[in-house]
Amino acid sequence: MNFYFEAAKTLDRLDAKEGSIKGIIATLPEKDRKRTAALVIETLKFKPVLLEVIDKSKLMKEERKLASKTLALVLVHDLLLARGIQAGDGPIKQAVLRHKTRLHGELQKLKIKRGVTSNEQLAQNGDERAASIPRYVRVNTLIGTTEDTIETFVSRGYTLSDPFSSSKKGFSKDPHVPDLLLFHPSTTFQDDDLYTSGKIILQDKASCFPALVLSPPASSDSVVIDATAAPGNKTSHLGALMKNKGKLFAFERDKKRFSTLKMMLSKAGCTNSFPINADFLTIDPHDTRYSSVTHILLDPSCSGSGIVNRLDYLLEAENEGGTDKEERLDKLASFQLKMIQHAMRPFSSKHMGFALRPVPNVRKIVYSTCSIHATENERVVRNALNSEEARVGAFRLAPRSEVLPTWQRRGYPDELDSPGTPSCFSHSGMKLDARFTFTGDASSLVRCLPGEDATNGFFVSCFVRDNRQQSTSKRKMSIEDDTNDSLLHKPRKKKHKKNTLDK
Ligand SMILES: C[S@@+](CC[C@H](N)C(=O)[O-])C[C@H]1O[C@@H](n2cnc3c(N)ncnc32)[C@H](O)[C@@H]1O
Repeated sequence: MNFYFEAAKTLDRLDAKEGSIKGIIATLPEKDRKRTAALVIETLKFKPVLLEVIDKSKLMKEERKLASKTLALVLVHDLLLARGIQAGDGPIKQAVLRHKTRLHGELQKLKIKRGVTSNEQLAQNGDERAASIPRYVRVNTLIGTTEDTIETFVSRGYTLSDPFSSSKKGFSKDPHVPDLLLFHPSTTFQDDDLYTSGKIILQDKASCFPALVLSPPASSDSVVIDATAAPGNKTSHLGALMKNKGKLFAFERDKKRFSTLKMMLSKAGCTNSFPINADFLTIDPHDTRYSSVTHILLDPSCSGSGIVNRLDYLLEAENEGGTDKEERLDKLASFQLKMIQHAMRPFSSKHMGFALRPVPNVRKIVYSTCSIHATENERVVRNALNSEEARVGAFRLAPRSEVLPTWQRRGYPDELDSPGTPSCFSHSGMKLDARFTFTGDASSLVRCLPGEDATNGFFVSCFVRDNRQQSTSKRKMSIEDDTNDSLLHKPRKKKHKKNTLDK
């Protein structure tokens, strides 16, 4: 019976929105994890049906021993839809069995009402768009080469063919992402030794874009931050692009996800990475450890609305609607904006009592989400471009030619330009002067649409420092007392006569 208690507890945690299905299942004790996961997922697939059957049969009213409805759900699932309740006789099992005939009867009535003949037809099915997403495999070049990996697959009976060939044994090279292979969507690699040894990484194509766009140099003086790293797929991709040279700081604020991050980076052989269990927003831009950071990857928590090939659709029936959803998106957007603003602050060292007015060393920031909502994408980018941090740091959007130029689906211009979203505030709360309001070109932005692009929904933007403006601000730069700097969290009096952006 313990196994049923564990499954019921897991369903309660999902109800309480403590995490995603995959995330919560990963925290279950290893013993029985697979079995519990299967029962939880199957119960969720049939949850609306099982709830209706339980209500109609009056099981909960007549059996007071069944204090928890989620426990009833998993037991009734096994009674009606599996091989029966797999537990020794006891009062709880007996309570359910007393209603066996009525429960079966209610299930039959429901099938007739819905015009279906098999139990399977009652299941909630996943998003159909998932079926058009190939199984993407990124070769981990920190451990092996793409050529060797292709040879291994060929020796196992796979054949290199056209992308999207319908053959289950066909595979191909991705035309946009180097070292990425595409297989038939039904292919699984969970137990494959290439996967368990870290030689291949199962990563959706779109999720490979951010590291590719950031492309930090593979040199010993490269210093890079992945601000929101767990589980670590993009971090190990960065490590691979850097050829394990230089330093790669990987921040993760969640303790459990941090453990996963460390495990994934070690499995991937990412030896230039330094995982840090901390909130990126608490990192002091003056901390000398980060003074020479030049590239930052920001892939913060988002609504995940672009992900169509995971199990969380099973929870959607209970998700919030209209206003709640908008409120949640607004909250996420304001957090995402804060993260970009923090990344734009100068990561440079200060010297005894005096500081050069800090100009960020950071040259490139990639911001990405797996959301399809403009609230978390173009509008966040627009607000970031209009922030005090972007103005002082002279950040602008990198042109299309530097951001996957051959990818056709770009950002939504109306959303990048549209007025009416919150006005621009600096991190210190000062409303910005309207003269600073400007936007970028939506063709600088990358979008991916599930069902259209053979990927999950995704968004990528890339901020770079404007060299022309950077040299202007360097000319103006003077030695100042460091208490006189707005970017050290103290609002300063506006004393500039003319802003460089006015030109
Ligand atoms: C979308 S996931 C990142 C996925 C990761 N980039 C990958 O590709 O494997 C966002 C992660 O950022 C973490 N996170 C959110 N806010 C953070 C913050 N302020 N500082 C550090 N980590 C944060 C979350 O706990 C979560 O693990």
